[in-house]
Amino acid sequence: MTDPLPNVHVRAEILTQALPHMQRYDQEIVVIKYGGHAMGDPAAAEDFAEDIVLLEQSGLKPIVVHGGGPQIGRMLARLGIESEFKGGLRVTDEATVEVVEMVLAGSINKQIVGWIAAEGGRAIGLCGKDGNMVRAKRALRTIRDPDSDTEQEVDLGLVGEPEHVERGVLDAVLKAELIPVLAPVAYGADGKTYNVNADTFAGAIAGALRAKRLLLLTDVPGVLDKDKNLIPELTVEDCRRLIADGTITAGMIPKVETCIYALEQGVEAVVILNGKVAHAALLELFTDFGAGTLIRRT
Ligand SMILES: Nc1ncnc2c1ncn2[C@@H]1O[C@H](COP(=O)(O)OP(=O)(O)O)[C@@H](O)[C@H]1O
Ligand SMILES: CC(=O)N[C@@H](CCC(=O)OP(=O)(O)O)C(=O)O
Repeated sequence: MTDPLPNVHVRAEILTQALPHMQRYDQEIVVIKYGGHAMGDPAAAEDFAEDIVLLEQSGLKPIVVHGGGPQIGRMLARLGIESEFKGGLRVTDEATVEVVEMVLAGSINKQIVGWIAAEGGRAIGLCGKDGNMVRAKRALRTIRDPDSDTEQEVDLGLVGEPEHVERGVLDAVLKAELIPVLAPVAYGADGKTYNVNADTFAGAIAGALRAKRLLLLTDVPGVLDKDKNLIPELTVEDCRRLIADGTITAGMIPKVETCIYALEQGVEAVVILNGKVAHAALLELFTDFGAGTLIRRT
């Protein structure tokens, strides 16, 4: 596996690089999705929070959407609740969604708000239910069965697909100069709580707000080919081919599908990159060291 980012760990050095580019994003919305795997590294988490505060102070409007798949998995295991994934999505029953909400909208959401506070920022933690921000419907998925080689419909239970984003609550938060930190839990018109994949949630937010950039921070350098080498750029068509031929699997599927959706909604550029690299978001937005996989329409 190759990671082309140079070993830049000195914050002053990054800031010197960044300063001339800061005007580029003045008042622009940038949605940054912070994955549960990337979050597992405490030093990188501190750098992440520092980046978010710096981005906000430089005049940009960051919106954080976080995941927490591994953390949910650990809590389910402690409670003796079994869990399985289909096509990168967690099959979610009533008992599971209770734990999902507790871990995502409870502990992880408040942890990130706390990290931002420790770096001198002011964040507000919300989930998709707050202010009726994200309404979801039951996600329908078909998955190819390798035995019969046919598409089969799968029941994922309380897995949600965003069907409406109410941007008013986010506009109010941004106007108050607070940094929104969002947990991917949504409400349904049926009164149920839905577990939304965090990438999908981030894409829905970025699309509804016509964000300038969507960054998906994960634990790999970007989309990798079959030999585990980084693919620096992909078109929507390339992505569909790599899913079909099995190069892109598991959690990378909802990630790439999110990128395609966000681009279709008018987001200018979408990047999948390694959130474990120190100051990954800052490097990507403000310097020429940006790495990862850039996905573009054509
Ligand atoms: N082609 C691919 N390139 C990179 N990662 C891939 C690919 N196919 C599958 N993956 C898997 O997707 C994972 C990232 O998705 P996920 O585990 O859901 O991360 P996150 O918690 O950041 O959302 C990688 O760690 C890797 O195991
Ligand atoms: C439906 C579905 O799969 N929801 C995810 C939500 C968390 C998530 O997406 O976290 P990461 O970004 O860390 O993977 C889950 O239950 O794990």
